[in-house]
Amino acid sequence: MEKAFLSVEGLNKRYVADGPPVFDNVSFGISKGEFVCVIGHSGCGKTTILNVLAGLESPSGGVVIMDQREVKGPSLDRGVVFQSHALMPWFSVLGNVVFAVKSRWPDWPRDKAEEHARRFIDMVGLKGAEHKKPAELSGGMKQRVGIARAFAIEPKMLLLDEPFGALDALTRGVVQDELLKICSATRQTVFMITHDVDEAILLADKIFLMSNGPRARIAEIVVNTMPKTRTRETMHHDPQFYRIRNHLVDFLVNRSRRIQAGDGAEVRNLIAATPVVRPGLEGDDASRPQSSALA
Ligand SMILES: Nc1ncnc2c1ncn2[C@@H]1O[C@H](COP(=O)(O)OP(=O)(O)OP(=O)(O)O)[C@@H](O)[C@H]1O
Repeated sequence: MEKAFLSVEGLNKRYVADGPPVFDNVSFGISKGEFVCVIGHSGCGKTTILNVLAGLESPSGGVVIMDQREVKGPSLDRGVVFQSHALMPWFSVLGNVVFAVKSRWPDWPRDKAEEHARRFIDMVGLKGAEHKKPAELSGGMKQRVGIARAFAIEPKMLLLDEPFGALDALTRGVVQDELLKICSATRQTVFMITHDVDEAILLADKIFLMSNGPRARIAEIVVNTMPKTRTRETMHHDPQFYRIRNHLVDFLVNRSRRIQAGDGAEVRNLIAATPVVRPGLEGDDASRPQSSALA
């Protein structure tokens, strides 16, 4: 049996001692080089799960194993990008990225760290802006610095919490394209939270759908069956795009609530294992659960 690169088993989190857990029984696996997006309604615990994966928060139960080691605290093995970019305002673009590079490789001389940082600044299309301070940058540029910084430490896993949430549609598209390019060039493993179903279909290999909280769970794993060569401009010409999109929207509008309310067979299946579905294709059948560790 193939072991997942990141393996999450039986995770739950309770913020109030005698209250219900925000999420419960969350188990999944992510292979090396896989891009996973998580979608679910506000409050189901997506950010909490991401923080647990980052080692910034402890679960109330369950374990996270990455590359055969249990995640017990923050590490430079995992790069995190939040919705607010959290740049150091007194440093330039270059200074912000170099700071991260020096934390990762403290023995590197300054010129080696700068050269390395510049490579990632170029990659996100910020060549020429190296000496600007965050206050002189647009929102999209700041977010790109955050992405360059996360990539520059060459993490084993990238954790993205709605990184484009605050960007206008045009800038969001440009930065999504940059991210897609870098991820396929570096075969980066990514766990990303988004509220945008089109963004998930563009970027993800698999989309995890979370039911509503409390006691939220990963209700379904949707395999993205669109061709790898999809682009933002052309993907909506493919009928498969709408099959996947309708499936995701139907989940958010109808099924996420039903599952939370504890609707019969659907919930029983979930407890056994997370269903893996390929919307619109033969074998699209949420009643055929597969082991999430293999998903
Ligand atoms: N530090 C905390 N203390 C107490 N409750 C918390 C804390 N952090 C989160 N919660 C609660 O846990 C639940 C899940 O929060 P979380 O931010 O993980 O959800 P989310 O799915 O990421 O939501 P959104 O999509 O709105 O960002 C919410 O009800 C929230 O109020």
